[in-house]
Amino acid sequence: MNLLPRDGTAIYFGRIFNESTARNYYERLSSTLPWRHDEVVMFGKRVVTAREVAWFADAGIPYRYSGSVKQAAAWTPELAELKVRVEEITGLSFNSCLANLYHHGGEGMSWHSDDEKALLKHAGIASLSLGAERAFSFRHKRDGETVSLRLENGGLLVMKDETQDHWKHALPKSAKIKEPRINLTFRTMLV
Ligand SMILES: O=C(O)CCC(=O)C(=O)O
Ligand SMILES: [Fe+2]
Repeated sequence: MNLLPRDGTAIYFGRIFNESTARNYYERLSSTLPWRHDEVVMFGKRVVTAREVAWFADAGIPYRYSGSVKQAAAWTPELAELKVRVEEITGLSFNSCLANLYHHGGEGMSWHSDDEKALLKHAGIASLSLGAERAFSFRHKRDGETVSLRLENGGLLVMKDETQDHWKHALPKSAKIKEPRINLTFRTMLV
């Protein structure tokens, strides 16, 4: 069922893992991925984000993002396993993944579209959540209409078609949330 009323497709598959499996993946990813603080350019200034990230891609794909080329790491066993599971469930295929680690609810992601030139236009992006349950919102670029949902521990969301053209999305901050969360966004980069 499409969560968006028009101009795109967002499907929430609900939880694809039970509590203990999701927790186990969270633990393994948090201790094995090469996490580091991201650097973004905002108003011409370099800003180091509180959230930590790690990039993965098939061999030979350079990941350009926020004006710089980032070195992608090779898939770890857990990530490769999760990629296959997500591909089976969604019927999509991916060649890269951005992993985000939010240490608590004080960290989030502001309004943006995943419309980088290096991404295959209108391909699906699959977002798997592990750890703390968080709110997630879409906002229409023209009229500001908002659609919100909860991303559960083990929850899988897919955004596809013209979603990135017409909608922004955000992970709002929430001071009440003390637990960490890992989000994996599987993507298709142009090769
Ligand atoms: O953490 C999330 O659920 C959102 C991540 C996101 O939008 C992104 O990495 O582009
Ligand atoms: Fe995004």
